[in-house]
Amino acid sequence: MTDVDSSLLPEGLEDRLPAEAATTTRVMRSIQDVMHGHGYDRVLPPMIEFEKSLAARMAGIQSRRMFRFTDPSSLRMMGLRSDHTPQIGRIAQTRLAEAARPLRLMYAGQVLTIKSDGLNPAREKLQCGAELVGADNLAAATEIVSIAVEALQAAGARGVSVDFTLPDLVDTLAAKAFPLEAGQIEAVRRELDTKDAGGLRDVGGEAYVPLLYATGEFDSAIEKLCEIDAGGALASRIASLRQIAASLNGAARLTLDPSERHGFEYQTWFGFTLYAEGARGPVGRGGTYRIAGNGKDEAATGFSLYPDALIDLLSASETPEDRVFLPLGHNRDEAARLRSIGWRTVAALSDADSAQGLGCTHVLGKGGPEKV
Ligand SMILES: N[C@@H](Cc1c[nH]c[nH+]1)C(=O)O
Repeated sequence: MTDVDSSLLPEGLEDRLPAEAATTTRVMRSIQDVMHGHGYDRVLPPMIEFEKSLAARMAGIQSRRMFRFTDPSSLRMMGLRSDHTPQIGRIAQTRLAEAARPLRLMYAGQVLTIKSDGLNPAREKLQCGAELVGADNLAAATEIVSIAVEALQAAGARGVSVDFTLPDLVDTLAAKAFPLEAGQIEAVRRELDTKDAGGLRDVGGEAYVPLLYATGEFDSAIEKLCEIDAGGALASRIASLRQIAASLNGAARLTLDPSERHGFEYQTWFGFTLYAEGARGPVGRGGTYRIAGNGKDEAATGFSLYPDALIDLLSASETPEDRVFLPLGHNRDEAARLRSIGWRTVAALSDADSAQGLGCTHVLGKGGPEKV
């Protein structure tokens, strides 16, 4: 009797088979090479840690999206990471508290959430990124956005676009320019999320309606944002967005959606979402944020790439690598020499093995690899 359950994977979890896994290795390496080249040092946090430390350091993190369980050994509540950024914040504030600032750290690994996100059914995702701890100013934001774009392009992404947002926009405007009562803020956010002008007016957010129209292609959207007279509350943000956009110098297509909050749980004045042509859904996100410490808050800026959709796209068109079949009794020194110059070899284990049977493109002959 076959046990069906033992060969099924739970919803939202999947294996990557050799062709896709090879693309994954290449993509992850290209991304990390770019971050490494810009001076970011890799750290390797554990998959699981105390739930409190995953959720406490940054405002707005929803631990209900995390896999949580009681540690049978310590009886304390643990969580599986759903994002590396809070772990990097913990490392920066504890073991690397004395390290010079700005501190440049990078990471690469898997993250897990209980529920999939929107249209993407995956619950486990690859995540790799960089965090610049100690700065959340224009210079930091410029560096982070441009490295994120460069890393995606190095991995093979084409037609990269960056969608800018201002995650704390409603709080900023509600403080003075367009005052809202505490109870109204959430309603205004919700109507902005659904982009419902009528709904916004109904909840007393008339002043916020023009934000719905300051979206789309960057140059025209930022002009519309400029026209909103918020008593200067937006001036420095607008100026910064313009400078970040100019610094990208045509490397990516730029759009603006100033009230977009989806996926921005803890980011502050600046946020961005990354897309690549042909890849389903966003391939990355980033922005400025604050890491809460013991009386010592720190500013930070970073990005996380989610390369799975890019891997799906690229692995479909990747050409398989050549491999040389090594017949029984082959010259082992010659095989070692071939590997040292980049060939892949597949050695016969018995007479039954053949080049065709093992999917080899070449056979090692007298004079070297011969095409099959
Ligand atoms: N970790 C965030 C993106 C980010 C990194 N640093 C700042 N923001 C995310 O995955 O959505």
